[in-house]
Amino acid sequence: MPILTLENVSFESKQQKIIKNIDLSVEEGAFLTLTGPSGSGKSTLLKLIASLITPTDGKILFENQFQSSFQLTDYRQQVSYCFQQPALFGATVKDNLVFPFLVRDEEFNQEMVQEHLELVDLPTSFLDKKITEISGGEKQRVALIRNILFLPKILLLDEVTSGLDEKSKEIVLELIRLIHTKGVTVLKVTHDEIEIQEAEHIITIVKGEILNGTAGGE
Ligand SMILES: Nc1ncnc2c1ncn2[C@@H]1O[C@H](COP(=O)(O)OP(=O)(O)OP(=O)(O)O)[C@@H](O)[C@H]1O
Repeated sequence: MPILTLENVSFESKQQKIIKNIDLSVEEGAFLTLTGPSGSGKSTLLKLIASLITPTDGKILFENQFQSSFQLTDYRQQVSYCFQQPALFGATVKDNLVFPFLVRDEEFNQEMVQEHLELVDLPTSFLDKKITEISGGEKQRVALIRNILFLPKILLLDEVTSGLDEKSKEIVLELIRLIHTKGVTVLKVTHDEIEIQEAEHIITIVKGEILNGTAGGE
């Protein structure tokens, strides 16, 4: 059974059809790399899957149930979207990493957070850093941890490595690989030549349509 199915999904805004009748079936555990020209609709497609926007036509099914039948907070815990330019909130890094516990009514687990900070090569002292005082690469690493402290079933990555320095990029990519080995289904949008070369399954989006229609997964 696919973990995610799109049936004839379209998205129109201001009379412009941005996503055009997309059919897509994604198997659990797949790692799909989405690419295509700028403005072709890749972010819009991820946002539809993330339920940040709603299709103007067609259906999205997650684990064989209509997306619209889920409570948004439940859905977002299972289908997690990472922004290209992540917004950190509050005053400190800790404020951001407390959040995943808060929404789950769980107590903050310092040890668990420490382990995750280590994974992205950040010291524990980073928890007290002001969010205004960290670099773009560090911000993306913190945002990614916020998304995966509790593993989602699907991780949607919207150009998360673009604009990052080489070190941050490698750390972020390594974490994504690790998350995938834990069984998380990954859909990643990228323009990065090397990431595209190394990708197992590529989906090319052009003008709101899937070009190489054999999307799916392993
Ligand atoms: N909510 C919206 N309302 C109107 N137009 C939109 C909206 N969202 C996106 N668009 C337009 O839809 C098209 C697709 O945008 P989208 O961001 O999905 O492309 P993309 O493939 O992710 O581009 P890039 O690679 O540059 O990030 C663009 O022409 C964009 O201006």
